[in-house]
Amino acid sequence: MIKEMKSYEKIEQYDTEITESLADNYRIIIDNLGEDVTREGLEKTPERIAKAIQYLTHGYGLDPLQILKSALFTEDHQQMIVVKDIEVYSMCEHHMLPFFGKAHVAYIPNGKIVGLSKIPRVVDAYARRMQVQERLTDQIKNCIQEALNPLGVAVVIEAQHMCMQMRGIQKQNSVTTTSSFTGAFEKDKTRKEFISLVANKLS
Ligand SMILES: Nc1nc2c(ncn2[C@@H]2O[C@H](COP(=O)(O)OP(=O)(O)OP(=O)(O)O)[C@@H](O)[C@H]2O)c(=O)[nH]1
Ligand SMILES: [Zn+2]
Repeated sequence: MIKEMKSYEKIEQYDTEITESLADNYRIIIDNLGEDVTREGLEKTPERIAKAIQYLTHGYGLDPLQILKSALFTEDHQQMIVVKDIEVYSMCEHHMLPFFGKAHVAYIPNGKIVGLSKIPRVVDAYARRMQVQERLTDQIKNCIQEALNPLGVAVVIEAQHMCMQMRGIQKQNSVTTTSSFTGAFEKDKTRKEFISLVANKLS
């Protein structure tokens, strides 16, 4: 876990004890793989991986609800707000291999709007953990619903899973699409409007 993660700006502060413990474990893993962990190129690799893996899972130290609540503004606007093409980098919890792609998020406010940057921040806070794409999609939706109590929330994620590309079934071009909707987006017309707004990104 990364030290002092109360603020989501402090992702570079690594806990020394945890970094050393992770590095010790990676040294064993590299050795088990048949490599010489003392050779020049690998000497610092366990520490590098230890930091990288903490970065890739830094979402555990973030509070997504708080991220949204930190930038709520009162507004009458009641039209659909869409933030699309948000890069997603996550790791499948089954193989700890990356899955990555785009998230498209929309909501219809009900008295409160949120600072736009907070939406990708929430996507990141949930993505930077060990995940399945379905849960990631639901968590983003639920968080926005809880923080803003909007008329509706829509989340679509399209992603490629390295565990299906580099290994296993080895399907290089498969893309998985997941979606989750609340409120107004459960109505056909609203959902179609959202889909048409992000459609050029959906295959
Ligand atoms: N539903 C879902 N499945 C995922 C996700 N990421 C990885 N998986 C799947 O998790 C499953 C784990 O299945 P297992 O049969 O236990 O693992 P495995 O033997 O490595 O499976 P293969 O990948 O088919 O070789 C695989 O089918 C993966 O494709 C995800 O985000 N959502
Ligand atoms: Zn996997």
